[in-house]
Amino acid sequence: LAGCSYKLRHQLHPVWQSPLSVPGGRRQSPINITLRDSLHDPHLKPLKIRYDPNTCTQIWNNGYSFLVEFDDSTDKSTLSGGPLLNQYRLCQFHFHWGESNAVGSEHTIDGTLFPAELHLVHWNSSKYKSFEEAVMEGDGLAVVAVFLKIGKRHEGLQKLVDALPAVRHKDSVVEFTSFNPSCLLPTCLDYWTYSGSLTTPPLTESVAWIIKKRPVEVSHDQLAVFRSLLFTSADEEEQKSMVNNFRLQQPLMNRTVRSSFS
Ligand SMILES: CN(C)c1nnc([C@H](N)S(N)(=O)=O)s1
Ligand SMILES: [Zn+2]
Repeated sequence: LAGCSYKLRHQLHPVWQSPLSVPGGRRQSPINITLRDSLHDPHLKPLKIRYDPNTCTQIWNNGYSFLVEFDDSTDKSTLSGGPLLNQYRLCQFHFHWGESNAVGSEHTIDGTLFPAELHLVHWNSSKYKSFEEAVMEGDGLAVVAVFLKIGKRHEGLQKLVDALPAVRHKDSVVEFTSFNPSCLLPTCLDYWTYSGSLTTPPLTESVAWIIKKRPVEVSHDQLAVFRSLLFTSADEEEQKSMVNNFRLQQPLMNRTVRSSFS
């Protein structure tokens, strides 16, 4: 299993679903991004994203979302540039979504919610030897977030949607290969960035968040398949629909959100 989720698999537990606050947390996520308070930083570089579809290995339902995992034993799928000083290795991506199209995203833009949000999770392979080591460091992780909005069918997403029935229950895993998540990125290069945290336990303050300005379109029916997943495993009596798997927003505190665009 890709390191990035194996160890933490056993740390995730339902109590996070309460508005768990991290005592003394000063850079928690998610947040509302206000355009008027974000600052254009002309020194921000373009993001450099290079993903190798051959590193894609499997999809699993961890009882909170579904994760598409990547072989992160080499620097074949990487993120660098933007606000980052180092190279980061892709280890998994997942989504957050709502019970309806009115809610779902973790971040918001001037209070605007989106029906879902994609997170591509990377760890700093220039400085650390594994995800587990990096997740404890202030510069350990970089997560690229992309908002999803309802519109035309997303052809690249369909291969993923077709695989979801096989991981309907918590802890189910299926092989999933030859998928390039670059197809899920908007063409617009603009982004916001701020220093934050994981939005699920261990909630560590180790994430450089990079939020793409433009959403990508998916169809209503494609998103409906996300909602057919279950929080619960096959042997549990009550089957709970996997929806609203987003964290409550956190105070900005003493942070500035920078934009790559004016
Ligand atoms: C173990 N990994 C990679 C993660 N643990 N929590 C994650 C959160 N879902 S998020 N939203 O990426 O901070 S990602
Ligand atoms: Zn996430």
